[in-house]
Formats: sequence, structure tokens, C-alpha cells
Amino acid sequence: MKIFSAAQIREADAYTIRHEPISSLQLMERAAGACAQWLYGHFDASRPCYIFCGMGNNGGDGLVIARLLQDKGYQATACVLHHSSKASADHQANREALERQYPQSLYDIHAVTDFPELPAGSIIVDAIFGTGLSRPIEGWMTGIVHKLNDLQARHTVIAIDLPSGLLADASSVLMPVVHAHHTLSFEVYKLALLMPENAARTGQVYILSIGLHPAYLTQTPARFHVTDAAMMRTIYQPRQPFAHKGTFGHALLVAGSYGKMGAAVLSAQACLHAGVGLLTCHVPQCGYLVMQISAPCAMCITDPQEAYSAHFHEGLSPAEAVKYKTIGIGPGLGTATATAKALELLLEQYQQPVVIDADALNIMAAYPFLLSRIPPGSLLTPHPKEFERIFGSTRNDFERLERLSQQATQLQLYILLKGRYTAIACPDGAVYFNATGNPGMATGGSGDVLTGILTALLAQGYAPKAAVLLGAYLHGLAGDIAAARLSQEAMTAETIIDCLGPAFLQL
Ligand SMILES: NC(=O)C1=CN([C@@H]2O[C@H](COP(=O)(O)OP(=O)(O)OC[C@H]3O[C@@H](n4cnc5c(N)ncnc54)[C@H](O)[C@@H]3O)[C@@H](O)[C@H]2O)[C@@H](O)CC1
Ligand SMILES: [K+]
Repeated sequence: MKIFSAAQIREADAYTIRHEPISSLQLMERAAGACAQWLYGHFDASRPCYIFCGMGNNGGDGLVIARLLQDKGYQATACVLHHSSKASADHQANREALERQYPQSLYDIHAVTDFPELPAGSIIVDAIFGTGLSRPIEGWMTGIVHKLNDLQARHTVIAIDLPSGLLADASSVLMPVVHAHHTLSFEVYKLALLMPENAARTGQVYILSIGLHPAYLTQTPARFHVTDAAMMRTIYQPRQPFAHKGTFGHALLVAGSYGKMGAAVLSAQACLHAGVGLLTCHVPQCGYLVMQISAPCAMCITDPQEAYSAHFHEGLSPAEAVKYKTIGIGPGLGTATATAKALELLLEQYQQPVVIDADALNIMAAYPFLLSRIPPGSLLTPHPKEFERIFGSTRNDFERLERLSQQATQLQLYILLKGRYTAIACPDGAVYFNATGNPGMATGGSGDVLTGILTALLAQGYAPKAAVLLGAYLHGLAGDIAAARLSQEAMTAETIIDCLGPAFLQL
């Protein structure tokens, strides 16, 4: 699914109005209808509803929602905030429609002191500003936002399109913004909804289809995307009947050190469960038995060192290296100077795309010159702290996203920044967000599992872009299946591996 800017969404609305064709009032009715349907499905008519409406079309949606809720027997009050003397035409038309049918449902607010008393357990609908917001909320409207946010603990707040005050395409970190429990957004994600800095403002995000014209959606290019099941079905390659284990590649996994062999085991098991043909693990002496017992399907090479690896480059002369389709490097590896040196030598010898994670990333942070030696098309999988160590801190998530994309382009790498919506920056400037996954995956070893999956997909011959998009999706999906079976609390990185099978079956 493409992510559109506020300007593109306005164009999509206008295109739909011209080409479907449909009047703007009917389109508003459709958008508000989708929200009303969602509300009927989530709350019964016993809860009083207060719909706070701005003077633009977001407010127009709110006025229609109030009317539709009244039609279904809900007690709905449209609280119109007169932040401007001029209402949009569709707002005005829907105000008149509500006034005609349910005059007692209108309540006008001209100052903070007009704010109504809300009975306990009310539903608050935030239809103040949507994609038309062009500057921070100011003046007495700031007081309204604070009032709504004070009420958030005792009432359920549902934002229409965007939490009011949130800019669709830029950071709003220091701006007054409504804090919603749920955001019902129209047709496509907006960038702001995917940023961690806005998590407390958006709550759970639902994308409701309002039938914007498919021609506009498909023809309009977008730099940002959210991956979905349909896209995965185009990437996934089912196995051919005459395949053998050689078909699915031989991967090398360089991982583990004393006290961190678990990371190597998790990565190896994930790699095996994600379809690698053959797997060899390079581990220090202390990891030999651990690996052979915990991952018997993998072969094992031991380093001369006891507690960490420092010689993994040695079996990788150009003639020997070709047997490995790819290398996954980093989980539990440690950052010993000798390990860093071996990584430098490995990068001199191995030219195909690799997966670089965890301590291999920390080594990159300590020796930044190594970054330019990573084979083009490789996959880097930092979490936010690792990202910051390598690429520096930023003032907000939008700036960080730009830095991520710029580095992926400059280094010709795929950089996957982990988060609720993992962001995958591609060398061509495109960025894909992954929407599968849940907070149960914020558990030790979850990242090691991702490294194993990505290594397996590269080994099987998936192109780097396909591997990183499919790998992130499968990892999150397996996590969602694990959470559904066991709860977000009880699931572990091992259960994510156990659920890789069901995740593949859902593709
Ligand atoms: N036909 C359409 O274009 C559709 C629009 N829809 C709704 O319309 C919304 C966009 O409507 P609008 O473009 O009218 O904009 P909004 O309703 O988001 O904002 C209202 C107006 O307030 C003014 N404004 C901007 N920032 C302000 C600030 N900080 N303080 C005070 N006033 C400010 C602007 O003039 C803006 O037009 C969408 O988010 C969506 O909810 C939906 O009904 C779907 C169809
Ligand atoms: K809103």
C-alpha cells in the first residue's frame, strides 16, 4: 500500500470526485459512514458520544458521524469549535442537515469555558483537524486539546483521519496534539501514523477504505509504502518439485561468543526454519557443543579462539567463499578487537550481499570506515540505538527517516530500522514500512531470529529487496501467530521460530 502526502490525498479526493464521479458531499458521507460503521461495531448505544468538530471538512465528517449515530439511536452531540469564522462548504451543508434532523444535537463552542461536562464513559470523537492542518494549533484551541487530553484517561478517544494537531508529513513533536486511543484514517496510511514519536497520539490505527479512485492510487508514484499480504504473494516463490538442498543455498552464520551462544542458536534455528538449504555456523570453541546439540541440522566450524571468534575470514579465500551463497554475521558475536579485524578481512574477501546485525553493527559504529566496504545490496538490521551509534542522533523521527534513506542510497545498502513499523530503506530511495508484529516481540533474541530469516532468504536466491521485505513481514507475522497462541507476554524468540511454519503457510 502506498503512503500519500496530505497534498496527494487532496488530489486523490479531487480525482475521485471528478472521475467516479461523485459529489464531495457524497464522498464525505461515505467517509463518515465508514467511521460510523466502525463505531457501531465497537461501542453500543449506551455510551454517550461527543463529536468535536472543526470548521473544515474533518469537522464535516464529524457532523455526518453525529447524524448517522443519531439515526442508529446513539446519543450523539456534535460540539462545533468555532476556531474560524468561516466553515467549509461541506461542513456548512452537513451542519444544516444535522440541524434539520436533530437540532438538539448541536452544541457550539467559542471558548474553552464553553467546554461541556462529559458523563463518565463517554466516547469522544476528534474531528477537529485532519489532513488540512497547515500549522500548529494555537490560541484557545490549545486549551481544547489540553482539556481533551486530560479526559483521555476516563473516556475513549477516537480520532478521525488524524489526531488533531498532527501534521501528516512532518514532525509535530513539540506541538499540541490530541491523544487518541484509536485513529480511523482514510484509504491510506499517512507517514505521521507510522512514526514511533506519535505512538501515544494515534493509539491503534485502522485504515478504512472510502473508495478513492483506484486509477489515482495505482498511477500515482509514491516513495513510501506499507507492505501487505498482497505484495508478499508477489514476492514469495513456492518450491519447485525437482528441487534439492543445493537449490536453496548454503549459508554461513558467524555468531556467538562466551555467554551469548543463545543468540547464535536462535539465529541458526530461524535460518533453518526459514528454508535455507545448508547452514554452517562459525562459533568459538566454547560454542561447539551448544551448537551441535541445539541446532543439529546445521554444520559447525570452530574458531581457534575459546570465547569469541577472530578467524572467520580464514576459510573465505575467493575460491572457498563461492560455496556460501550469503553470510549472516553479528548475533552475540562480541566486539573484541580481533573480531573487528576478522570482520574487516571478511569484507575484503566476500563480495556478495550479506546480513549485518547486532555486534557486527556495533563494530561498524566503532570503525565507521568499514561501512563503505560492505558489499552493495547487503542488509543491515539496526535497532534504533544501533542506528544512532552508527549514523548519529536526530531531532525527531522524520529527520531520522531521512537520514536512514540517505544512508541506504549513499552506501547502496538495504537498511532495516526496527520498530513497531519497521522501516526498510532501499538504495533507490524508496522506504517500505512493515506492519506485521506486536509488542510481544520486544523480547531478547527476537532480532537474532530476524537475522536468521534474512540469511535464509538470501541463501535461497531471493534478491536482497525481496528478501528484506519478505523477511520482515514473515518475522512479524510469526510473532503475531505466537502472540495469538500464547499471549504477548508469554511468547519468546523461540516461539517466533516455532511459528515460522504457520507464517509461511499463510503467504
Ligand atoms: N472531499 C474531500 O476532500 C474529503 C475530505 N475528507 C476529510 O477532510 C479532511 C481535510 O479537510 P480540510 O482540507 O477542510 O482540512 P481540515 O478539516 O483538516 O482543517 C480545516 C481547516 O482549518 C484551517 N487550519 C489549518 N491549520 C489550522 C490551525 N492550526 N488552526 C486553525 N485552523 C487551521 C485550514 O484552513 C483547513 O482547511 C480530511 O482529513 C478528511 O477528514 C473526507 O471527508 C473525505 C473526503
Ligand atoms: K481529527
